[in-house]
Amino acid sequence: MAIVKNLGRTLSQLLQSPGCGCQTSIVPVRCIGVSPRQVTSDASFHSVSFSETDHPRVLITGGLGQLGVGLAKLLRKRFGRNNVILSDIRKPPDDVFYNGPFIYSDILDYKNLREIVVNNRITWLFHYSALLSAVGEANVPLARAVNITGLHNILDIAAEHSLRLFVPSTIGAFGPTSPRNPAPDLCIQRPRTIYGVSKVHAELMGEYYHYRYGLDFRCLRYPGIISADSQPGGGTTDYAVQIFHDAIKNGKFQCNLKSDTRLPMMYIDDCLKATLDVMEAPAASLSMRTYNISAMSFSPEELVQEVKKHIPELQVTYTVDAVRQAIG
Ligand SMILES: NC(=O)C1=CN([C@@H]2O[C@H](COP(=O)(O)OP(=O)(O)OC[C@H]3O[C@@H](n4cnc5c(N)ncnc54)[C@H](O)[C@@H]3O)[C@@H](O)[C@H]2O)C=CC1
Ligand SMILES: CC(=O)[C@H](N)C(=O)O
Repeated sequence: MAIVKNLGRTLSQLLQSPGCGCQTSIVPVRCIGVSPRQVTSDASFHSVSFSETDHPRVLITGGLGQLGVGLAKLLRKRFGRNNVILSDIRKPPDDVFYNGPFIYSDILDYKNLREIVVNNRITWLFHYSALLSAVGEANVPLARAVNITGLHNILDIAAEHSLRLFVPSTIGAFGPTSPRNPAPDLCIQRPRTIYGVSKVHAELMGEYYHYRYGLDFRCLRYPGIISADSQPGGGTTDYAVQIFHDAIKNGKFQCNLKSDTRLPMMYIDDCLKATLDVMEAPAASLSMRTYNISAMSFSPEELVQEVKKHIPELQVTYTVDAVRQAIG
């Protein structure tokens, strides 16, 4: 609860400064099979009838990962079940499929994305598709395609159709030369993973589209997210979720980071609330387009000690994974 209150306070402070007041003149439009071209933003075939008092029509990409299903649940409570469409390239489990609209969408397929946005009159897009830090290092070409080319598709679709666009960034967008404790919103960002590099790219491209085309781009840098009923997708901070499952199931846990690796973390409900808060904030109240959010930091050893208060017989071994450790 304290974390939720702190987040609310931090966000409202962040959102109180004046907006940029920039004007849109042109938007980038892609024609299928033709190079990108530019048209005026008031072209009638792109106009979207959406006022602030209507419920948004929401699309979530990469919605079957650790965070998407929880986000859909929160948004459906607020905007209605049928106004929130989950999408992914994976097959949804029954509980997801029968709980609201689900659609197949590969973010690398620009035409399919555009069809979904047009046919469903989408007004807000939460872009969650990504390859996370550890899986990204294991397959750099795929991470580059999904996290960078995929993002370009999303930005163009969002700009063409006047969508409000949320793209999460990450603590992984900082690097060894970034200042710490705390890292400011604006600072040196020289990450050394394809994941981090792609997220810095996303922050910069989103901000560029905002200033150049008036795209309503919003971004929060998430810490490692801890959830109980969804599994993480292959990141450096996954251990902080896995330990709970392994402790309960086996009473044993093998940690892939060094015991003293301190990383910022946040509980999923707080992360999703912050995401909705920043999307609902009036545009004029945003002084920037990318903000840090934070809750707590701890090391594997500190977490182990806390879990042991509930499961004293827990046995922990440390087998450090060099790739993850280098990221942490
Ligand atoms: N979970 C965390 O601790 C953090 C997450 N984030 C960001 O939040 C977002 C969501 O994260 P998670 O749910 O944890 O990720 P995840 O890895 O669990 O899920 C990502 C989803 O993207 C989908 N995907 C992959 N390629 C795709 C494609 N070509 N087209 C459409 N979908 C595709 C996957 O099938 C997967 O369901 C990501 O952008 C991530 O970078 C940021 C910081 C922390
Ligand atoms: C912090 C993140 O972005 C993610 N959980 C990862 O560890 O890659």
